[in-house]
Order: sequence, then C-alpha cells, then structure tokens
Amino acid sequence: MITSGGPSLAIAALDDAGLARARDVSSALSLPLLHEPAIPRHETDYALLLLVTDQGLGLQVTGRKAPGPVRCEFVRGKAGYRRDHGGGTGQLVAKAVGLKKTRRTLHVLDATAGLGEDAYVLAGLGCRLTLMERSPIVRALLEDGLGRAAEDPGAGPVVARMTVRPGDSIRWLEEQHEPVADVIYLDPMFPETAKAAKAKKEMALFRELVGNDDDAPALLAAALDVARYRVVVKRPRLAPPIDGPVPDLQLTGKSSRFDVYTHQKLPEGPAE
Ligand SMILES: C[S@@+](CC[C@H](N)C(=O)[O-])C[C@H]1O[C@@H](n2cnc3c(N)ncnc32)[C@H](O)[C@@H]1O
Repeated sequence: MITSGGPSLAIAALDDAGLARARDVSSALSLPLLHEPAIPRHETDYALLLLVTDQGLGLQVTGRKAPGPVRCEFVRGKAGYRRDHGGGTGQLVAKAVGLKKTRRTLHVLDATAGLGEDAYVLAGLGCRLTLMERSPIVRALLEDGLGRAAEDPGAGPVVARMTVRPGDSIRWLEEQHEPVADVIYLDPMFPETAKAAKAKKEMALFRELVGNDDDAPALLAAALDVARYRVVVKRPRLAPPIDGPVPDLQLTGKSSRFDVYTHQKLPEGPAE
C-alpha cells in the first residue's frame, strides 16, 4: 500500500492485546493490517509500520538498524519537562504569539499541527488551541497522544485546551470570511538541507510521509486573510521568509526564527 505517493505503510500490533485496536486503526485509515503479532521489523516490505503498543501508536521505520518508533508524547520526556520548567512567556514562541503583551486568553489556530509540540507549549501557557493537520497518519498519532495525555493529572488540563480539526487548513481558511482565531500559527516543513536530513528522526519520517509543504505561500496568504491580530511563522534561523509579504517582526533563536505578520495590536487587558 502506497500512501499518496509516499512511503509504503501498514498497521501492526505488537501483541495479541493490541490487535483489536489495530483493526480499528486499519479500517479508519484504510491501511493494511499485518496480522501476526510481533512482526520482526526487518521482515516486511513496508517502509513504515504504524505500531499499536501498550504505550499507544508509534510510527516505526522498518529495517534492522531503525531507531524506535516515534510517538506523540505530552506526558513524559521533553514535553512534560518543558511544561513545568520551560521558561513561561519568556520563551520565543510565546513572545512571537504575543503572550507577553496581553492578559487575554488567546485562541491560536495551529494550522500545521504535526505532533502538536508547539501547540502544547502554547496551551501550557494558557492559550486555547485549535489544531489542523492534513496527514491522516500524523493526525492519528496526534489524537493518540492527546488521548493518553487526557488521563494524566499534569498534562490533562493542558490538552483539555487543545482541539483537533481534521483537514487541509488552506482549503478551510480560504472558505472563511471572518477572523477564525486571534493568532494563526504556521510551522510548515523546513526546506531540506543536508544538516536537516540528519536531524531529528521525527522530521525525517515526517518528510517521507507529508512531503515538503511546498504550498506554504498559499497557506500564509490564506492565514493572513482571517487572523484577528497576527500570523506567526516558524522558520529555520537563516531561511528566507515564506514568499509573500515582508514580516513586521522577526524573533531569532538558536536554530529557528519566528516571522510575525501583525494586523492589529493585541489588547493589553483581560477580555471585558
Ligand atoms: C513541521 S510539521 C509541524 C510540527 C509542529 N509545529 C510540532 O510542534 O509538532 C508540519 C506539519 O504541518 C502539516 N501541514 C502542512 N501544511 C498543512 C495544511 N495546509 N493543512 C494541514 N496540515 C498541514 C504537515 O502535514 C506536517 O505534519
């Protein structure tokens, strides 16, 4: 099975306990199910397996030397640590969205949600998030991570502020005629460089699955039409801005940069 020109992908359960869920995922995503539990990763012709394990869904590259599966994880590891010790509204992404300037609860539309890492940071700082992700596979991983996090006392209240809306955000934004969110946040795939190709395994997998997001200029144009206060675009530190208007502000960090397109000043006080 080839996913729209991308890598071949199948669903597999690692043990009998996961088979029922694997069947559901397989029919929801119309992907083949490998029935045998504990498929050896190197004994399949599929490039990727979506594994159902007792720790949730994981996207696994096949092959003898492949690293472990990529999961959407909001409870343990980096996401949980950053939620508790991440630097609050002093973080660059928070400044870019405007959290330092307002005491309002901002509604942010993350129109390129991926595995929801950036959205989770913003939800952890009190924003209400709508997440759009067009890849059904990535969205399945995201929804699985959100589901597991909802059960956790630390992550639960944060993910309660995050709602997934399926579909392509360009098409959806182009159909809107009123502001859809206070801030629209975009993080399309970075242009590929040799260094990036060796970078995070999540990104390498993502690129195989979702492509290069070459339609980012159309996404920016659509977002600019229906953001109430601003559009924020995450870019590699030295990359040019996305084709389109010149950003009003650029906030540059160690590896990435936030290009901010401002429509109007954020209100300072709380909502009346
Ligand atoms: C670089 S990843 C985003 C990572 C994310 N910011 C995070 O923190 O996990 C880009 C994602 O945006 C999605 N995407 C790109 N264009 C999109 C569109 N027009 N509508 C919905 N999703 C889109 C891709 O499928 C991909 O999963």
